[in-house]
Amino acid sequence: MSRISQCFKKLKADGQTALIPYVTAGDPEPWVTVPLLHALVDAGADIIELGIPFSDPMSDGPVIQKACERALKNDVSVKSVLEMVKKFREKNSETPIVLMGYANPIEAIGYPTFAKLAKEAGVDGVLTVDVPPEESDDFRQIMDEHEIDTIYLVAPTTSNERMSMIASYARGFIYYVSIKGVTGSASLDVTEVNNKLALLRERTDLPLGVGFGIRDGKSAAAVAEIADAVVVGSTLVKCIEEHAQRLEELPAAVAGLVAEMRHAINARDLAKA
Ligand SMILES: O=P(O)(O)OC[C@@H](O)[C@@H](O)c1c[nH]c2ccccc12
Repeated sequence: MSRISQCFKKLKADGQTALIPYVTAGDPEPWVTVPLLHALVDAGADIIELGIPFSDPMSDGPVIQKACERALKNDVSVKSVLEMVKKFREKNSETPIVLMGYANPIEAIGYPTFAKLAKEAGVDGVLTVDVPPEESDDFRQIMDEHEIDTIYLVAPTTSNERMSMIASYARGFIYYVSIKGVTGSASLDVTEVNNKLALLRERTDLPLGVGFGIRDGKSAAAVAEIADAVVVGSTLVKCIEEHAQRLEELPAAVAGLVAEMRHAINARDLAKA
C-alpha cells in the first residue's frame, strides 16, 4: 500500500480529515523549502503538495504565479525539487509528498527518468495539471510501474462520464477543484461542492480532497465536514511572499497558519465523531 493510502487509512481510523498544504519548491529561496516542509509537518500537515515552479502556470492565480517567478529566478528545476525531497526524507520517512506540476518540465526529462528519480527521492504522488486524463495512459503506466500515485483533478465543469473515467485512473486520492478559475480565487460554496462529491463517491472508494478557495480555519473546517482532505495553497504562499525579506521568521509564520487550520479541522472532526 502506498504511503498516501496508508496515511488516509490511518486518518480514517482516527476519524480525522487530512490537511494538505501546498508550497512552491524553492520559493523564495531554495534552502528555505526543506526547513519549511518540516515546520508544516510539525504544525499538523498530513501530506505535502510541493509545486514544481513553472514559467507559465495557467491554472494558478497571481499569488502562486509570483511564487513560481521567485523560484525560477533561483534556477529551481525539476531535479533541484527532487533534491529537496531527498533532503526532506533524511529526517522524515512518513509524510507523503505529492509533486504538483505542469507537464512541460517533466516531459523534458522524460517520464521514465522522472519516475525513477522521483521514486528514489521519496516522492509518493504526482499531479500534473495539464495532462488530460484521456492522454495520460503512458504517464500513468510509468508512474504505476514506479509505484507513484497519479492524482487527478475533477472540476465543477467535469461531466459525469469524465468523472467515471478519472475515477478509474486515479490513485491515492482524487482532488476536487472547488471553483471554476485559478488558485487563490474567491471562497467556495460548500453545498455545491458537497453535491459534486456525492457524484464522485458513487464512482470511487478513493479519498476525496478539496482545494481552491480555502483560506482560514473557518473555511478549512467547513470543507473538513464534507471531504477527506483539505488542500490549502495561496494563503500560505502569500505569507511566504510577505516574509521573503525575513526568512528566519518564515517557516514559523507559515506553520502558524497551518496550525490554526489544523485546530479548526480537529474541532470539526471531534464534533462529527
Ligand atoms: O491556492 P488555493 O486556492 O488555496 O488552492 C490550492 C492550490 O493552490 C494547490 O493545490 C495548487 C497550486 N497550483 C495548482 C494548480 C492546479 C491545481 C491545484 C493547484
